[in-house]
Amino acid sequence: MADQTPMMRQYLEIKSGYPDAILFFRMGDFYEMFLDDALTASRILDIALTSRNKGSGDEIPFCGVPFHSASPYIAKLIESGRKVAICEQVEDPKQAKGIVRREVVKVVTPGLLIETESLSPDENNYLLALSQGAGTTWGCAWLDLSTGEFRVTELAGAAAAAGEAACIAPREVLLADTLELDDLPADLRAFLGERIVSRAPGWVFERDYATSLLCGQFGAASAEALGLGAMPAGLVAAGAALYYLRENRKSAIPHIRDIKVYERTEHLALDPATRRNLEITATMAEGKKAGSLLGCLDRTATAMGARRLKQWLSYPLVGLEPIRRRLEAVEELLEAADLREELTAHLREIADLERLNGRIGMASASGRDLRALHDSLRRLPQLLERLAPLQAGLLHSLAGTIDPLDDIRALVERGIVESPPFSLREGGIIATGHNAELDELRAISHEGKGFIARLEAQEKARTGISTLKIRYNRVFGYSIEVTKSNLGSVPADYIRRQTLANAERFITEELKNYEEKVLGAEERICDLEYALFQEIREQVAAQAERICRTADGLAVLDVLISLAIVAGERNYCKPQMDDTDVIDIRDGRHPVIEAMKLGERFVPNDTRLDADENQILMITGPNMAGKSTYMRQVALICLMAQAGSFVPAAEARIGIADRIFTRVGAGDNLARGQSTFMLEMMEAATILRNAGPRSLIVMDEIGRGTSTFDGVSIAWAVAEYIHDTPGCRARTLFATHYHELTELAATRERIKNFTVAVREWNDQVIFLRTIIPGGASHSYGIQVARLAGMPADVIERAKEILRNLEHGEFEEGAPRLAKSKKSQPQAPSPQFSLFESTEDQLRLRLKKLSIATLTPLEALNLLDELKRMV
Ligand SMILES: Nc1ncnc2c1ncn2[C@@H]1O[C@H](COP(=O)(O)OP(=O)(O)OP(=O)(O)O)[C@@H](O)[C@H]1O
Repeated sequence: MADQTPMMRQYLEIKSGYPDAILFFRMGDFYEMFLDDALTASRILDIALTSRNKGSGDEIPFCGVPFHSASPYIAKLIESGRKVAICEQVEDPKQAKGIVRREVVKVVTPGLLIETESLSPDENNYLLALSQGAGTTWGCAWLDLSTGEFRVTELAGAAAAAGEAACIAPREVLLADTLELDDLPADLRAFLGERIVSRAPGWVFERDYATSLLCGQFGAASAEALGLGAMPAGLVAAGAALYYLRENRKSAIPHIRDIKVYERTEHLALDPATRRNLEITATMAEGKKAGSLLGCLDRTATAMGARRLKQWLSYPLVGLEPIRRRLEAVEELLEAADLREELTAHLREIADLERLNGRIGMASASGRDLRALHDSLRRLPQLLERLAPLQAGLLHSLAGTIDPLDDIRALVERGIVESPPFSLREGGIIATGHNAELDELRAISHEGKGFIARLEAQEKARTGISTLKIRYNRVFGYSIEVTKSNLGSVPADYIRRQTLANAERFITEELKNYEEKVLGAEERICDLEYALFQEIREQVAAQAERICRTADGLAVLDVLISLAIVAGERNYCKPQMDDTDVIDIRDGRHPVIEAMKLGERFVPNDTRLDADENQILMITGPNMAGKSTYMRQVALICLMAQAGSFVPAAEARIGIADRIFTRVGAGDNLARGQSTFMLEMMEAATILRNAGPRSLIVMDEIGRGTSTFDGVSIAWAVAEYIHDTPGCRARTLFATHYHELTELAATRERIKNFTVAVREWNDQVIFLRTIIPGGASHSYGIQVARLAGMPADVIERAKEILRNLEHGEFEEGAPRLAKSKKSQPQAPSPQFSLFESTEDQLRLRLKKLSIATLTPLEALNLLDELKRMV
């Protein structure tokens, strides 16, 4: 490009430091974008694209946005996944020799936002830094700049790291530039493929660098002091996140006060498929909160509470005591309805203190923000008073966490006017009485205004010019304006200042004196107010930690109240939690479906799962009967209980689960290039590899994505494996349309058959929705097809074929199930023999046996199994 004006040279030099951001180049009252940035931004922002040096053959495309209304444009670019580097003029153009100096003062990136326009109140906005440690360890550090939350953990294996990352749902992911995406394990690649990925230099991910950065930020002496001594990969991930934050936002971050180190085992483990399948925080189809468990339970009054509830449901607990503490608090709030309402009324008036704290800390809070903080804090004394009599341990400790912050409230009350303007540079923010010098200047300025009116009247009288006016103009200052026709009456002491089309402007000695005094005062007022405001904001920022703790306490209180409200309205019960392997639910309901069934009754059902007799519930039953709903409801009840919520049941006893696994439906993932069946098998394999005796498994129609024989065989073997493998002996709900699987209950002592009751009436099927012991005899698939509006001819023909199949009679050209495996008539596949006589089964079992590899214990178990088979 030939345009090498000094300005363009400066632009290109600055731009070269920010190749992956759109550079907002400040020129006077505009931010200008050039070249490729201009092409991209004009398209995304839908603004006019023009060019410098038009028609010269050396055109430079450019576009611009006014600096005072740049925020929505920045937000739109961020929304589209771009970064925006803000480059300001860093010296006064009047003082500049040559071209004015410019510098990038911050880079706004999707993962590092404090700008309200780009944030959703109910959602955290995370930057996630991932680092590869020794072996297959991954460090995982995540940060919400807007609230100051900063967490770190380490995970064994890429699948676990991808699972955790998916749960965090970051807006932006940071990786070392030395990591090639193509070299990463498939799980991580799949996760990263859908994210905005940014890079930091490899040296940032070094232990020493990370240690010094983190210790500096948190005033700690060593990695050990931060709790990161044994988490080297976590340490460097956290260091990288902090590096990226400093590089881009380039501002102090006093509101990020500490880093919370956590272990994955502290929470109920939910793999990404399970989170999706159970629709915990978003629906599967649309990814929306409405219709999810979160949507159904969220009655919070503040944004802080809404975000916290999402965290509680995303990270349910496994510790008995902390769960009980939450449940006791919900119970007490449920019983104290009036008090709960009063507390809610206060909470509703409380602003998002976490994010206010962030903006205050990063010096981007306005006078209105400080006043919003003040108005919120005013609620706290009364709220604490209402909280005081409550007994539950958690509520009691909240009363200690929530600091009324009287000093901060008083500081803002004294310092900031009640409704300050949005701008910080034009005065009118600082309250009278806060600063003596300011009050004096204001008096001068105020007096001055009266003076102008008096002077105008005096001059009109003296000159006899009734149309004479005293005007103010930014460039020329004050003047006396006299129209051309009256120029003859102008006194000799008037000094000409400016000539207009039909008037002249004059100044007098008196007016000049006044101007010096007043204009000086006004300018000084604006500067002084800005300085005083910054002083107040800094004083508040110095208390970031206290504000943060208070916000934390309020968020928890809000969530507990929300849970109590829902529990009361929907008639939930307090689950009895223990460390046993028993899940015993009486009259359980599906929380979301029940809430959506307006007017229609949701049929409650019991569940008993344990390790001794009811380890696997084999659920058969017609299509549409409610099998999936039933199984999900059990999983959701356990999850809710472990998050600290009451549950939709008449009574529930929940032996805490360490993991919940679900394999449900045909969750399409064709976009990722995996076949439905392949995905189904991968999910099932993950479950079998990872489930343990404390886990809960939901298997819905495993094996249905392939041929009937393959499907039955797989389902059968999976059920056997879960039953027989001591390490994997998880409590399991197993729904299937393969009625053959009910035979397993005869040979496996901890498998119990259940079915969903239906009534047949006039060739129609009526769903009773009640789970009863026993197996189903058929699926009523054809009846359901009729309900779905399938043409009558098809239904009739299907019935005919079904009858034939059932009676083993075939007509020419119609399907013959058993003969589909014609190619191996001599050697019936094991799938056949499963349903033959016990002797055949015994023979097959023995035939498969490899005695050489059996341990004595396995041999004994096998003998026991064989005995039970006969
Ligand atoms: N206990 C219940 N009370 C009232 N309605 C219910 C109940 N359980 C399920 N339903 C309703 O029945 C419908 C079918 O339920 P679900 O999908 O669980 O059936 P299914 O047995 O898994 O079917 P399929 O085998 O065809 O997948 C759901 O839309 C749900 O609204």
